[in-house]
This record gives sequence, structure tokens and C-alpha cells, in this order.
Amino acid sequence: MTDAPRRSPLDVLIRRIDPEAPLPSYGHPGDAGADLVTTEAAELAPGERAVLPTGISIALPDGYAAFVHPRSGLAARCGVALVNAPGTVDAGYRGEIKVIVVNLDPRESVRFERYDRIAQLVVQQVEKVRFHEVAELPASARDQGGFGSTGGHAAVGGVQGGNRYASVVTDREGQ
Ligand SMILES: O=c1ccn([C@H]2C[C@H](O)[C@@H](COP(=O)(O)OP(=O)(O)OP(=O)(O)O)O2)c(=O)[nH]1
Ligand SMILES: [Mg+2]
Repeated sequence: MTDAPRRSPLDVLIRRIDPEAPLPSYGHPGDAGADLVTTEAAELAPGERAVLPTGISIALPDGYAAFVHPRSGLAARCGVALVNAPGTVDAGYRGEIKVIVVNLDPRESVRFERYDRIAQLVVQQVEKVRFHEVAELPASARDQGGFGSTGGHAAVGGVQGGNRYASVVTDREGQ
């Protein structure tokens, strides 16, 4: 496979599965994500999830992928998240793009009407790699540290172990 040259804006073929579905659209000229709609109305109880259709399929050039990201307004106002965020749309995928939403609000149901904007699609160039197996990897400053090795993370219950952890509340106020 040869790498596709970088072009902007990139021309992407799109097919409407729902003939009336609005095409993905950027809200502002500098936006990274083009909003996706649901073509089906849905109501999600607290904790419920659904796979919602967007009414479109696309053909990305090799060397690109599209990522289905959540919308911050829906997350902040309604507690709506994407279960698999960000969803990955492969260049070779010709099926309908779908959005796997979940209602994380503990009390309120959330309702989507047909053609409500539910997610945003970010198209990016992606690297293909060749993996070369070795017995030892080159040294690095981080080495195997991860998953909170630098400390200072929020934790319910306050101080943990020998590392000083802030409680959730202290962390929000203090940082
Ligand atoms: O949020 C998403 C994620 C994926 N897809 C589509 C496009 C993607 O190319 C295909 C497969 O996605 P993924 O590789 O994440 O799923 P999988 O569970 O690994 O399925 P597969 O075995 O088909 O790769 O499903 C979506 O429409 N929305
Ligand atoms: Mg896969």
C-alpha cells in the first residue's frame, strides 16, 4: 500500500442510506469534527445504551480513518457518552456508520429525535506499522511506569498507600 498524499480539505465519497439524512457538517470553519445525526428516534433510560444509525456510509482513502467522538454538550448536559469512544471507522468500511451511545445519568432518561446531532466524526491520517519482534526494548525515562505512576490522581477515600492522592473534591477545587 502506498501512503495517500496529504490533502486538505480531503474529498470523501459519501452515500446516503436515509435519503433525507443531513450530511455530516462542521459547525464552524476550524472545527475538527463534523456532526453526525441519528436517523432513528430513541429514548434511553439511566444506564441504557443503544446503537444508533447515522444514515450515511463513506469511502475513505487508504491511509485515513474516521473517529466517532462524543459531543461535549450532550455529555455535560445529559450525561450521554459513547461506549467505545472514539469509535474507529476503517478506510475499507462501506457499511452504515453507527454510534454506540450510553446514558450515564443516574436519574434522568434522555430522548433523541430523528436527525438530532449525537456525535462528531473526525477524519485523520493514520500510520500503518510493521512490528519487529525483539527480546529487549530500548531503555526510556518512563520505563514501565504508568496507570498513575506519577501520583496526584483523584481517588474516592482520600489518601492511598505511600503516594499522596487527593480526594475527588480536593482535586476539583485545588487543580
Ligand atoms: O463507533 C463505531 C465503530 C465502528 N463502526 C464501524 C466502522 C468500523 O470499520 C467497523 C468495525 O469497527 P471495530 O473494528 O471497532 O469493531 P470490531 O468489534 O473490531 O469489529 P470487526 O471485527 O468487524 O472489525 O464498524 C461504526 O460504524 N461506529
Ligand atoms: Mg475491528
